Amino acid sequence: MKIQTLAPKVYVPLLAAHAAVLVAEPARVLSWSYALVLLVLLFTLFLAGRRLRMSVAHNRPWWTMLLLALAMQLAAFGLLLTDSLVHPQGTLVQFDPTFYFCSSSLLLTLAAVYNPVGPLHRWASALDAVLACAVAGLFYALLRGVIRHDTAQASAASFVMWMFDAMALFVVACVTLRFATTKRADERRFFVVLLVFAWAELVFPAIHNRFILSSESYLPELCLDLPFVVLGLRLSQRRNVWFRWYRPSRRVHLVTGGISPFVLSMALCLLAFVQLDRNRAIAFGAMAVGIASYAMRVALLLGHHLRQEGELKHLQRGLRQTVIHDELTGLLNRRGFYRNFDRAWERSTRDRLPLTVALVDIDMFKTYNDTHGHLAGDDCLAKVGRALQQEADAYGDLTVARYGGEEFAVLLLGRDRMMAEHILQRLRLCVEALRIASRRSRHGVVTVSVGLAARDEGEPGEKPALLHQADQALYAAKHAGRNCLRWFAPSLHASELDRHG
Ligand SMILES: Nc1nc2c(ncn2[C@@H]2O[C@H](COP(=O)(O)OP(=O)(O)OP(=O)(O)O)[C@@H](O)[C@H]2O)c(=O)[nH]1
Repeated sequence: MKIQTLAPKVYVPLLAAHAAVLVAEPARVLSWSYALVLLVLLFTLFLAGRRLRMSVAHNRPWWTMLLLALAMQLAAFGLLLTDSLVHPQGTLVQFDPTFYFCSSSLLLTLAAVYNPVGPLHRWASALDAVLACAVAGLFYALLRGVIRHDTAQASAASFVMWMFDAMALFVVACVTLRFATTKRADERRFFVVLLVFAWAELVFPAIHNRFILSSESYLPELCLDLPFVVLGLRLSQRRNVWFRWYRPSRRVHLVTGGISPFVLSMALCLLAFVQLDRNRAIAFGAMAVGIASYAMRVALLLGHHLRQEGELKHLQRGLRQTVIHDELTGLLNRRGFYRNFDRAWERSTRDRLPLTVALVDIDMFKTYNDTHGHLAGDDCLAKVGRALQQEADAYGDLTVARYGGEEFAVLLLGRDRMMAEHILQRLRLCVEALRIASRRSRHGVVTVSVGLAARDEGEPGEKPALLHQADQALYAAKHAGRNCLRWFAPSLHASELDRHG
């Protein structure tokens, strides 16, 4: 039989039997009642064990914690059953289940704060686990103190019940916050289960506690079964059908992630405050732990965010470099050239400085590629680029860029025509001096031709026109036999400007 159909078939008769016992009120009705709760709990434990067996390795710690929490509740109800058998009039002093209920809450809280993914989460989990242990310890100390000394008083019974409700509320807050931040699908499957169980553990026992004090009937005892029934029904479903619509947004993730340490520390401080009258040392100790761990948690998060910001800035710098640089030569690419050209143009206008643009083109590069191969061509481009940059460095802040293909561009700001021509002649010669063998070149080595165009001080002009003029001058240099330098002049004859080759 499939487990989905088996679960209701087990729970319904058990609930019916429990209801019948509570209505009929036979002798030792509480013992019967606890025995039936134990049966319901045992079956739920079986279903949880099955889920643990089926879960993937990295989810096992969570399922194990849930299983252990159920085992603690089994022990607690076992004690209640024993107590009801030994003391039919009902006193909880001898067989006190408080320790097991507190341990169960602690395990559920630990499951909510446990996060092994990444060092930040591991450290945060460890801090939260310390807080969770302190909270559970304080709950236990408070409950134990009251149960041991004042059980006879009605106010004490009411205090105990409020404390149990507060404990369940604390677990619900932790589990709900964790569920709200959980993004990974397999984690969500577990936290839906935990969320449903935590809420059922808050609501049904709270109803039970309110009614059991005021009502004559035993029927509210039925509420003790319901959290386990709800959990069992959820565990028996194979697919995650509850809360499938919910996906945490980044904002929810950040907000809830920030609130959860606050909730833990706040709970600890509140409990310490309640404990103040009973034991000052414990109370102040707990407050100190609460505040210190909150501060540590904040410092941890801040450190993480600062580290991330640093990494992001580093990446941004790298990205900017990649966007404006040419990979092969390491020079600025055309985008980088235009950026510098815009800046240089603005400065030239503002400070009335001359601006010269030179286009440097490798001669007969197609032939070089065809003769020596494309890889050798790449190598040649890289060598020429490096040589141009090194030579240009000797003259200060010149811009040297790979303008495209086998063409380079040089920007000279604040240099007159004579100086510009001198520098470009040096650049042309430095390429020739590389002596990169080119079998089919007229000179036997790789050479470059240079076209120059200048904007004189205070001349209006336009940026594209200046580039176009440098291009025309380059054509003229090619036409003049290559490995030479030409200035743009309006008198350049149209036939001279036809592209070579
Ligand atoms: N190896 C290599 N070749 C490139 C690269 N970019 C462009 N080229 C080659 O450069 C050559 C340019 O050829 P052309 O425009 O005809 O000019 P050219 O052969 O240098 O002739 P002139 O400019 O007239 O001296 C083409 O064969 C392109 O394939 C590159 O990144 N690597």
